[in-house]
Amino acid sequence: MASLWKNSPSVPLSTPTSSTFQSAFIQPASSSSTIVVTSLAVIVSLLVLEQVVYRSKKASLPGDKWTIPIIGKFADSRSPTLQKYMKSWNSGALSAVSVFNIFIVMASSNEYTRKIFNSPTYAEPCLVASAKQILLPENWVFLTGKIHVDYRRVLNTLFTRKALAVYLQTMDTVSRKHYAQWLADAKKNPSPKQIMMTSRELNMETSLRVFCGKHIPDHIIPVITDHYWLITKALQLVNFPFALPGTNVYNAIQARKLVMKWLEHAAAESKKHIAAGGDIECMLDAWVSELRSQESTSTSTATKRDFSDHEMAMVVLSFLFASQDAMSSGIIYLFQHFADYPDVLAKVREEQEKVRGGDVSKAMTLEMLDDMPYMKAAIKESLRIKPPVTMVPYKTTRAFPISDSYVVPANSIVIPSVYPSLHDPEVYPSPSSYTPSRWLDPQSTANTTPKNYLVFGSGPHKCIGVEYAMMHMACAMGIASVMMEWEHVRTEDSDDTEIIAALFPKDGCYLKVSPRQ
Ligand code: HEM
Repeated sequence: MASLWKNSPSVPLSTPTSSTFQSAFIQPASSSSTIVVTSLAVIVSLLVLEQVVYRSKKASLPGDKWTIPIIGKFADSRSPTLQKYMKSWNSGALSAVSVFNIFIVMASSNEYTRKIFNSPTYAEPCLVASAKQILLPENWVFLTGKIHVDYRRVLNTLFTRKALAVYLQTMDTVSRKHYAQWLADAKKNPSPKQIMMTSRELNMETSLRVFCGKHIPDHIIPVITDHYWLITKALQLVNFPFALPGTNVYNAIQARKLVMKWLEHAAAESKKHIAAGGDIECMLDAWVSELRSQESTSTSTATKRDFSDHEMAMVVLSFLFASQDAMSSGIIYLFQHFADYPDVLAKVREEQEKVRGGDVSKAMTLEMLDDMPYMKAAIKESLRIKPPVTMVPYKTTRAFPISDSYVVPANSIVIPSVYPSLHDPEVYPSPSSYTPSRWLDPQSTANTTPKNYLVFGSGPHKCIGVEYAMMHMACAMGIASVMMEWEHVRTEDSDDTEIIAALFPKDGCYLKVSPRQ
């Protein structure tokens, strides 16, 4: 070692000592060390301030005493799992965490969860941080108060029974087409396949056809489906905060531009179609037709409201955004549950055969759906056990006195979590068991305690598509049950979950499908 030092390249051991040298080099060195010391002092003060602010906001709530400087729990939120969230839920009815200096309060109890959903004067939905960049800030989903209520009133007309009957025909056609493809693929290669992507494709084509009908060309459906996956990937609770090229949010914004172009095209085509006396074949047609009938009947200019192609496209985009991941999650878990509980699938089939009068090719109607109490119970229970949307981020618009002892500071994120309410053993005995029959007894605690069933949220922003969603799942699963047999090939991850905007089985759900005789 010593020889190494001896043989090292010659380094001047003595330094020049002339006064010229000192004034030229030593003085600036001392002023630069002052800058370094000052900068360090500022940084340390900011870091201390960060901790002080975090602790004062957190007050008595459970949660880490200190937050990791600057990024907080960013690393944890990059790969969210139910297990990680359960840790927070189990720590208390309210618990605190900080990510990139955003202060977040998680609510786990039914009382606080419902309080957040139903306190529009204190908190409003903010979806995920990236949502405004992706959905556009002027999108109706970001409205609040009376303007939001008025806008929703218009959109409610898109979910009337008459409109749902039109959508149901499309759902039936698209589901049959996709299952026929699943069966054809299985014939070529009978090995088990993940249905994560194939279910998403089924769901996306259904949504696009129901919303836009033939106003989107066939070859564009897979293009939008592929691009929409980029949007889904940017819907994590926490994302890298800047939309730099290559980030998820940047990719999602580019994808949205393409999707919006086609949705605006569809709105324009629908207006032409209805003006030419065409039939109502999709949601856009129903909407345009409703607007035209208001135009001719309403005398008050206040109730007349025109919607540009861009506004209509944004509404459809919001519906895709709100439905695609949640519906895919709902359908995938139904396939998994039906396969894992053959007695349930047997009862579903018995009911299907009854309502179809033995004719499996019979298209689904609303009257048939009304006659399927067991299917509804099976869907409700599947959504309860694996709620697609486990939590809905809200933002406090002012200090929110959520409990007697704690006030959530203004501009914090408050997250109502629906999972604990849906697994409350007082309301749902043996909460982890898949028991559709609990919904068939009107006196069961499940039925007498509706405040716990928060799958679709609660309050002014409660899901506008509840009926639509239930109808789509009943149609898709009804047809699957009469067209196909499927076997769930379990893996060690089948019961684990992964959150990709919504809740999914971690292994993507491997199924082996075959035609039903
Ligand atoms: C299984 C399927 C679905 C689930 C689990 C689900 C769940 C939810 C939840 C939890 C919320 C937030 C509610 C709140 O803040 O109180 C929501 C909002 C919403 N959902 Fe759904 N949803 C589903 C399907 C759909 C479908 C099919 C559509 C449209 C066709 C849709 C459209 C919306 C819209 C537009 C909102 C925002 C409403 C507003 O802010 O006024 N959802 N949904």
